[in-house]
Amino acid sequence: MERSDQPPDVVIRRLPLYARSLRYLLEEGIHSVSSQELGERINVTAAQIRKDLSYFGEFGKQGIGYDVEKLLHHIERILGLNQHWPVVLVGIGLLGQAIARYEGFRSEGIEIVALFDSDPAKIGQRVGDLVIQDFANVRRVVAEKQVKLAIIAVPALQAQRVADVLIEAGVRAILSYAPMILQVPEDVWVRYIDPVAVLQSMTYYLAREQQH
Ligand SMILES: NC(=O)c1ccc[n+]([C@@H]2O[C@H](COP(=O)([O-])OP(=O)(O)OC[C@H]3O[C@@H](n4cnc5c(N)ncnc54)[C@H](O)[C@@H]3O)[C@@H](O)[C@H]2O)c1
Repeated sequence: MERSDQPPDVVIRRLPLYARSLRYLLEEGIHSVSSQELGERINVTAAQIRKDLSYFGEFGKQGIGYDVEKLLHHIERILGLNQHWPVVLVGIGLLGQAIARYEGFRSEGIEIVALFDSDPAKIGQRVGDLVIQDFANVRRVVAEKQVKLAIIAVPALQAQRVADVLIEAGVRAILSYAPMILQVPEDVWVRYIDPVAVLQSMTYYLAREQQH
């Protein structure tokens, strides 16, 4: 979904990469960075960085560069990372288990607060700090915890059904690992992680090399 009164989605997608680079810079003890240096770290030009950031105001001074901490703080606020974002995870199979155990979300303001599956053999099992709940309870939990974000890791043919229930419950943004394009209302965001399609987009180049 893209709205005319908002910065382009490609810009929004780059902001988390800027934030991550700035965090790494701070960890390295670097407190000032030029758009050139920042750009090199994330493979975009200095001009692109300046243009991206110009959507959100004035950052940095000509010739001095950006104050890393201040810019990070601004970007975190723009991305809403100064808030806590509870997430539900649906489908606790091979992939879901790994996602549920991944520690990397929490440090970024995102916390998986509930796990759901429809398999009676899995319901009640513990994964890390959480117990797998029956997907039939998802509406209540989403409402109680005011959850707006969900991760889907169910088989492709179950994904639309699961998404429909989540959206009805109040979820507004879905990250789906299921290789299936979801139909969602205008005001719901969906992003996909599809390693097979990504690999196939590279086999194109490898196959062409072999033909030469
Ligand atoms: N495993 C991987 O490496 C990998 C990589 C990329 C994408 N994916 C995709 O991620 C998804 C999950 O893969 P997986 O390997 O973990 O599969 P899996 O079969 O191990 O797990 C799927 C889980 O979803 C649950 N489930 C099925 N229907 C459901 C429903 N209606 N409501 C709630 N839970 C339901 C199942 O009980 C199961 O626990 C698939 O769509 C797969 O194509 C997997």
